[in-house]
Amino acid sequence: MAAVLQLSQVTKAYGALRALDGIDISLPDNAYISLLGPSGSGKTILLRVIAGFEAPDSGSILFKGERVEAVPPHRRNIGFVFQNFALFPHLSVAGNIAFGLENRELNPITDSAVVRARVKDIVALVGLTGLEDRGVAQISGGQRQRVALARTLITEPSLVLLDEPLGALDANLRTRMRAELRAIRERCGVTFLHVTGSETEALAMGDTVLVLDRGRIAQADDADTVYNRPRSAAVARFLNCYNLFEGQLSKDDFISPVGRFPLQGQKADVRGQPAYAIRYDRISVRPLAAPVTAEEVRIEGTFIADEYSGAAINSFFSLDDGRVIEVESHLSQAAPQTCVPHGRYALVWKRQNALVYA
Ligand SMILES: Nc1ncnc2c1ncn2[C@@H]1O[C@H](COP(=O)(O)OP(=O)(O)OP(=O)(O)O)[C@@H](O)[C@H]1O
Repeated sequence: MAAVLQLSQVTKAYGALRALDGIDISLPDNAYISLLGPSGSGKTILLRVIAGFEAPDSGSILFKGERVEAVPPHRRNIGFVFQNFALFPHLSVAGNIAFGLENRELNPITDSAVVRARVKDIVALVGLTGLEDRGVAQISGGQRQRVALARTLITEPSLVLLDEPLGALDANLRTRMRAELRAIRERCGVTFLHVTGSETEALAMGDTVLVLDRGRIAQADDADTVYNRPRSAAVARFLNCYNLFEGQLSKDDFISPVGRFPLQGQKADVRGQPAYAIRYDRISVRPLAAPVTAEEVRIEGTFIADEYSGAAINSFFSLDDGRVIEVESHLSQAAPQTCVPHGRYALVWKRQNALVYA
């Protein structure tokens, strides 16, 4: 697949802080890419460097095969959708959308009939037909989000950068707009690079998920691989669905502060602090006396609380060293064990489901 954007060894420092520390990425044409990272990992700086609002200290940026480090933002043909939408409050929906086309640096369009026709098409594409003449204060948050997107898409960019585009919306609308954004992108065939601090959003939306950790790309894979095979303990931690234990590796076991976890072929070269990860939904809760098989790992915990989230229940248990571990039971699979407060339970998982890092 052709790459629309390629970054090689891009760095950006502020004093001693290496905000971008040797970024290598290649974004395919016609794809939805999520960029996930914790606060301060460099997501916004990376978008700003790609858009041209900040210059990198070193490294190269190729956009459609051409070096663009010296090209100013308005000549890059890269769209940018800001979290707060940055709409013009005195203009209508159509006026905001037309603005991008009439005022773009490359080939501005001044023929009002052409502008009207293009606005009509793009309004239909983002699902705003009928609202063209409304003021942007008279539409909902989700509709404002679409206006911001339409204003960018009408300029026919080859890449659209979206900085936390759903961050200003309430939780229900955010979930609905995920599907909308994906559908709009598919209709226009442009690559979207969507920055988010939410792992669920990144995994739900991206064909590819880039994970940023302290200015470096920690993983670049499809969502399924990131979710099932995070490449490092740091990535597993950001995903917010793995329990992590630090400890030591012996030949056949991971020695954690709460006991030995027998391994099943997992090997890791010991270079750093070893870590053991088990996904929340890979753990089952059983009565203390329930039997375990040779393939299973068992620890004990004291039940603290449950949290219902529609399709699943997340249960929290404290272990003997004081840490809390989380268990997720999907309600579609089986009725979960009902736990009594302060009760002791066995927490069991299959050896093969654990991931080991070092
Ligand atoms: N102009 C600046 N001067 C100095 N340091 C900066 C500047 N801009 C950003 N930084 C630092 O660079 C690092 C990366 O910032 P960035 O805004 O890209 O993080 P982020 O991943 O977008 O975080 P968040 O999710 O909180 O928005 C942070 O430590 C930030 O404090």
